[in-house]
Amino acid sequence: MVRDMLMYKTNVWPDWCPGCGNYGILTSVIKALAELDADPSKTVIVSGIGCSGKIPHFINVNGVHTLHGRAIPFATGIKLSNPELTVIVHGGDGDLLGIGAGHFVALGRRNIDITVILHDNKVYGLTKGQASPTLPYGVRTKALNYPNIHYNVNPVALALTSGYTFVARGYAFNGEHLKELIKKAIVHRGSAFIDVLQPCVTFNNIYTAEYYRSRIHDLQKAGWNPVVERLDEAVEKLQGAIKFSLEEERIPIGIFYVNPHVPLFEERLREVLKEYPRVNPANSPIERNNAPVLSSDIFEELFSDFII
Ligand SMILES: Cc1ncc(C[n+]2csc(CCOP(=O)(O)OP(=O)(O)O)c2C)c(N)n1
Ligand code: SF4
Ligand SMILES: [Mg+2]
Repeated sequence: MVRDMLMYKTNVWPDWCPGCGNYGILTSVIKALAELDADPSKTVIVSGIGCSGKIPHFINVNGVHTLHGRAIPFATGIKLSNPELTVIVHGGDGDLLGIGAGHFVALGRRNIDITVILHDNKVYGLTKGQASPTLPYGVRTKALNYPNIHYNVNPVALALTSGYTFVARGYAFNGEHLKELIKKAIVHRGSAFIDVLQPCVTFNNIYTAEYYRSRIHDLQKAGWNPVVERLDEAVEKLQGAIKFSLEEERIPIGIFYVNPHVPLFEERLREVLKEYPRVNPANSPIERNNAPVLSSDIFEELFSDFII
């Protein structure tokens, strides 16, 4: 409990709408970090733009609130330049699967040790409720003039087929379950993805807490073992996970797929760049005026007025 409290920023108060699913996600992330005993100085939360993008402001670890759709490239740079850091990306469905979809796929293909948490509210919350890429065809939420004419992206199926080696789905108001998923995703070595079903009480009058309450069911309680224990069962496990991801009437939550056998991008990079990551780029001197200097010293010189 005390560790949970230390993870909350004390000078900023979350300003999402009362009842928003983002509060559930925030609480679960904070509890997961506290229970993992995460070192705040070695943990970074990277977000894009959206209601979801505000989350780094409310957690007492390093945070970067970046550009719409660009949280994953920022996170990739952070992780590769300092592999010691635990890096977590938060983004909305527009952020990660609309403008940022290419980066989302690229992270799965690379299998970099980063956790991605999708705030899946099926609308563009921050910009007043337009249809997001996860809103199904034909659904008319309250801000739309007519039913959605686009077909939707299935985030779990996309993550599975992009190569993410840990893929799960949680529900914002099932806090204990979501916290456990987040802990497992962070501990997993490789690109991890959690699709979090997140009610937006202001703009999404269809995918509400009531809607989810009667439909979600737990894959692990139903007996699904998502872990690829032996390499030769990877395809079979992936096929099973994809099949579950296509279920719509009853919505599966839990872990769909875990494959610990795929080498990390960092390991494959080391095969061609022999010094990496023995030489941690963020802590290695670079040259300035023919003399070695640390990038952190340059950063301090440039931004000392802004560092608090
Ligand atoms: C490059 C760019 N394009 C568009 C916008 C406008 N914009 C801000 S947030 C947003 C969508 C937010 O929806 P989502 O990513 O689902 O996040 P949510 O607010 O639902 O958490 C858009 C289109 C922007 N800020 N930057
Ligand atoms: S608009 Fe929706 S997603 Fe944004 S804070 Fe309000 S309830 Fe949450
Ligand atoms: Mg959204």
